[in-house]
Amino acid sequence: MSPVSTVVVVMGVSGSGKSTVGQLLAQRLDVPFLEADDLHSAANRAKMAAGHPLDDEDRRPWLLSIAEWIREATDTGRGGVVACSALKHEYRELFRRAGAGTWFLYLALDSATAGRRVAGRAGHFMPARLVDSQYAALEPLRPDEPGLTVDVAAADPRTIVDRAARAAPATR
Ligand SMILES: Nc1ncnc2c1ncn2[C@@H]1O[C@H](COP(=O)(O)OP(=O)(O)OP(=O)(O)O)[C@@H](O)[C@H]1O
Ligand SMILES: O=C(O)[C@H](O)[C@@H](O)[C@H](O)[C@H](O)CO
Repeated sequence: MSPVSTVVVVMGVSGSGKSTVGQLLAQRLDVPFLEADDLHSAANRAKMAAGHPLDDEDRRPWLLSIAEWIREATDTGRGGVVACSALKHEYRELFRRAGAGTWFLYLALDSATAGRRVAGRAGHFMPARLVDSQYAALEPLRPDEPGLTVDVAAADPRTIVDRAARAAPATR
């Protein structure tokens, strides 16, 4: 039997650095990168842009499309890195069912810093006033889930990627 390939899901609230870190990590591991924000429906984007947080029902089809990407990356053995908030345990369980080798990199950050980062970022649909709702939904990575938690408040992206690349299982 061939070994299970790994998909790394870079998770955390808006502003925690998922896109920044995820892209660098995918380059480092030389695997495809998925920006999960690109799979949001127009309706979901419009809802967030109007200042309303997504609920479980809004997220459901989006999570299923991400799970499909994880399934294919796993089944073909190519591996990958996904930048996705994956705020709740049940969302992460869906991903693990899609890919047995799914591994989480949780970028832990305080709300004040996340709020400052989102407010300071131009050209993105996510308004800073939604950051509190991200923390309301957040269920941090649990010790019984496979992965690594990194406190990213004072760590630069390259240092975070170094730590993740050392800790992650081989992707392919
Ligand atoms: N470790 C870091 N230290 C300082 N600034 C960072 C760090 N990581 C990301 N940033 C900056 O914070 C902002 C948010 O980063 P990024 O867009 O990667 O977060 P995100 O989690 O993908 O957010 P969203 O979910 O809203 O797309 C960007 O301006 C980015 O340059
Ligand atoms: O589950 C969610 O509430 C969403 O995925 C958000 O996290 C946004 O997509 C993202 O943070 C904005 O870029």
